[in-house]
Amino acid sequence: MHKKSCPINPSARRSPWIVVLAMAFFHLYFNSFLLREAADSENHDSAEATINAADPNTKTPLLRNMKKTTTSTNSNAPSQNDLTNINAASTSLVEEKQSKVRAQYGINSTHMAMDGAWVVGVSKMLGCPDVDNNGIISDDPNAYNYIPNNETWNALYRAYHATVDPNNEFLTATEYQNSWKVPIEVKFQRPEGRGVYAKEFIPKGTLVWSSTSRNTATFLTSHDHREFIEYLIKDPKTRHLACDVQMWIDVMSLDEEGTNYICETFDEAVLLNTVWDDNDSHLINIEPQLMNVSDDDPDYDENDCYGNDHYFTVRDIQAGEQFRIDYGMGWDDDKERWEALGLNFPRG
Ligand SMILES: C[S@@+](CC[C@H](N)C(=O)[O-])C[C@H]1O[C@@H](n2cnc3c(N)ncnc32)[C@H](O)[C@@H]1O
Repeated sequence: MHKKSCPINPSARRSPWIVVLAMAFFHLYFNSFLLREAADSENHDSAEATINAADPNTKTPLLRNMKKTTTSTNSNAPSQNDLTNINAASTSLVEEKQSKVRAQYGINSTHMAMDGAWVVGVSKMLGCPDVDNNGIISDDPNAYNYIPNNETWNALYRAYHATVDPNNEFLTATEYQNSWKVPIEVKFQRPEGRGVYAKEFIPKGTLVWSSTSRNTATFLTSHDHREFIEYLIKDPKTRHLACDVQMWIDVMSLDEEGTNYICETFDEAVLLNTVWDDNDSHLINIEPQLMNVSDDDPDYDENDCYGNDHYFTVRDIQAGEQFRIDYGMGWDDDKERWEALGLNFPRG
């Protein structure tokens, strides 16, 4: 079922003084939000160092709480007020940025929504573990270390299905579908966090992952994506996933017009790590190849984020070796795409 939000109270149209009061209230609130944000960012480094020194577990309340979620009484769930305040504040913060991006790139997209500051607000509210400017996961022992499984796939699917307009749904698999063609294992190690490892020897040229089953969530608008995140954080059992999906999110230009969509893979492919040092490029061992998928193929959809992606080994892979892909060039291009969607570019 698609939920429509209603940012403007209809009664405001009938009573202009309510509008004036509302604007004054918003102005006050927004200014205080900006002040808090400025103070936050100034104090962030030193506060974080103090917290870590005092108690290494304090930094990620989210993941600590996550372990209690099955018995939790939902005391950490955001109130409707939290969400409304984040929505209100983020709207103004991002509006200005978006108008600049629109002007710079000549973008006139109705897909643009106010997600950037909202995502930052949500991450702070949830206490998501930090990823630094080089994309390195924080030293916190609890940061992004649980392994997604069938249950998490189902939870993400339910959130997607519940929030995205049925006409815009691309994730049509209704239960977990493993798109890996070879036996894999997911393990956690620093500094990359979770990664995907081969369980047995795989010769060069083997198809290892293919996503023809439309098991990638495609969001045509950042509004849909925001609803999806909001759905996850309202339930204490899935709240932690809101941090993960922000780490896994990808933005792609999928059609000739260059329309930007948000993509989230829900299976283990999302745990593929890269290398960032040219000296390590020999560690890249799988690469995507576009397959010749016919337009008539029921699994083919040009708007499906990874519908054409098939990963092959580019050399022999030994049992126990980690699969690595090249996250690719064009980080700056990616940044433009993110900003065109009103999203903050999260890495680097
Ligand atoms: C798509 S996720 C990959 C899965 C991730 N490791 C996890 O635990 O969820 C991308 C993130 O993985 C981490 N990462 C990937 N490759 C890395 C590398 N070579 N060194 C350090 N961190 C890496 C970065 O934090 C990056 O933002």
